[in-house]
Amino acid sequence: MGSDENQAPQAAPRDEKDRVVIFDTTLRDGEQCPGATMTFDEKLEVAELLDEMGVDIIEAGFPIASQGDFESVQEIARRAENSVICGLARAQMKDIDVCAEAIKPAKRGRIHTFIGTSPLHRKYQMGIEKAEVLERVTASVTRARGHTDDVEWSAMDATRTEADFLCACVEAAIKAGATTVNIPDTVGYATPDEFAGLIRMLMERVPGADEIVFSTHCHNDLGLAVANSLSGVGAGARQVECAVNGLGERAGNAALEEIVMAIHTRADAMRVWTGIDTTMLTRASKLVSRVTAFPVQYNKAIVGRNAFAHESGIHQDGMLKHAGTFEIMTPESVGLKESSLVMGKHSGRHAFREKLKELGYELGGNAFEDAFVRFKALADAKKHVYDEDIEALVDQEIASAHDRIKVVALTVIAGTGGPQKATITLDVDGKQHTHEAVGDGPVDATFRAIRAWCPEARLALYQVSAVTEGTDAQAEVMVRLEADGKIATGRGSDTDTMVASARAYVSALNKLMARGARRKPETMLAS
Ligand SMILES: CC(=O)SCCNC(=O)CCNC(=O)[C@H](O)C(C)(C)COP(=O)(O)OP(=O)(O)OC[C@H]1O[C@@H](n2cnc3c(N)ncnc32)[C@H](O)[C@@H]1OP(=O)(O)O
Ligand SMILES: CC(C)C(=O)C(=O)O
Ligand SMILES: [Mg+2]
Repeated sequence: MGSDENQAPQAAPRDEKDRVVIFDTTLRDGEQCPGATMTFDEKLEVAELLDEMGVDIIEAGFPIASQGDFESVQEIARRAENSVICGLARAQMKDIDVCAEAIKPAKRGRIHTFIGTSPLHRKYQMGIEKAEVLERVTASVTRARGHTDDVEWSAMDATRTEADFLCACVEAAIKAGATTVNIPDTVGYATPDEFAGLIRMLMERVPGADEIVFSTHCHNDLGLAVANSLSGVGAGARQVECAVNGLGERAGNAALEEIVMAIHTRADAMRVWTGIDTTMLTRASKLVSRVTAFPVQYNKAIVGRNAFAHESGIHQDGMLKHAGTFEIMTPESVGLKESSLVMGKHSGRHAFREKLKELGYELGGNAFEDAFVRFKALADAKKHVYDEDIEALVDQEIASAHDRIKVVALTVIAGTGGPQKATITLDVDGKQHTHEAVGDGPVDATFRAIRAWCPEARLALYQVSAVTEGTDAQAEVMVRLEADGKIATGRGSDTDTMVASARAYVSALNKLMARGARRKPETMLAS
């Protein structure tokens, strides 16, 4: 398990026998999940990207399903530059012939035909006995081979099929000319050890097994799709069927990006490789998410927005010192520009200082500590701390560094009951003073409480805006005061609009005093 000190993958062995063929079924099984339907143009866009990305086989659709499916498979077949274009067909002659017609324009086309082999599927879905299943396997593969020499056969519900019967079906498919045999875990029932055992058993027992490629097609009902697929690869399967973002029936298929990056990142352990350009994975994920309108889970491996984001101080500190401390892949390797250090309640001083630097601030000793304390308080009160929040906070820190009056505490009683009342404690040159006032609304009450000992300033402007989004956004308040012919504008920010208002008012007062427009604070006290 020991890993190198950086995230660079071990040099992968590039022997053809160790190549894992990536079969993408986003446009077929992926589209089968409720709500994921894609338009003709969207399918072409996805297929183009998969083709460019190095996907070996694109399962473009199920041509018998509809005229639309037929046409999109045909157009994808026409346009594909590199990938083999595959269509799905039941064990029915018409399905196979229509599929053959759809993939005809492809440089390289594949027919993928399947039939249910398990007792449940034989009895309830098709109402046929084992012998008839075997006959249909032979007939369908033979028919498909009449159209192309690239034929894949799948045993639907293979993992719940009797071992002997599954061997007989696989043997019949190989004898009829199947070049790839797919072993689907159609209902996501297998465990990794079981699945590996199944592949191994088929490879050992079925005559001709060494002539064909075994494939996995694992569903994610128990969250094991990727683990089962990789277990299959460990046992000798050399094709993995998967879908971008893990799209697919019910809980989905194995996620393409996870399969590819597991193989890429742990080439040292798995000793296999794929031909995928991993730097296109993020683009593919975003595209599929956009066209299906299926959001990607934030903490989804590889392509989730948190996959390369760090909020906690210890991790951020590690990342700043060496990215290998908390990342096993580089963001660039999946097509992201960089990792992100997200500022939040778990962040520490190292990351905060780095963020300030990035925003163009250089705060020394106490100012830095004060800003950090205020940042932590803000992060405790607020879900997302944006750069603008930090800027507002630091600007205020800098602006108030030499202030003689500071807001220490504020309590406001507001609501429909009235009258609104504010109690404010101010620190004036190191001495604390508390005043209380009622007003026409909470802001008026707050300003009156402040004015209780400095009545001359005239309020020329009061303006509130939100620094960022959400109900927990910081309010930024601007207050303009006029006294003795001088004008000063103060700003205050806080998640509490009243506190921001008091800070803005006091900030304007401080500026007026600094300009000599006011008497000294101690002489201003009303009592
Ligand atoms: C595990 C999988 O992902 S399998 C693929 C699932 N994908 C889809 O079904 C999407 C596209 N499907 C469709 O558009 C339609 O189901 C069609 C066009 C294929 C068939 O439509 P219909 O003829 O109206 O049949 P319907 O879907 O209601 O029932 C399926 C029929 O296919 C049969 N069938 C199912 N799988 C197979 C198979 N592999 N080989 C042969 N017959 C099969 C069923 O037994 C049933 O036959 P019956 O009508 O004799 O009872
Ligand atoms: C058609 C087959 C391969 C399938 O999608 C499944 O069994 O899940
Ligand atoms: Mg499936």
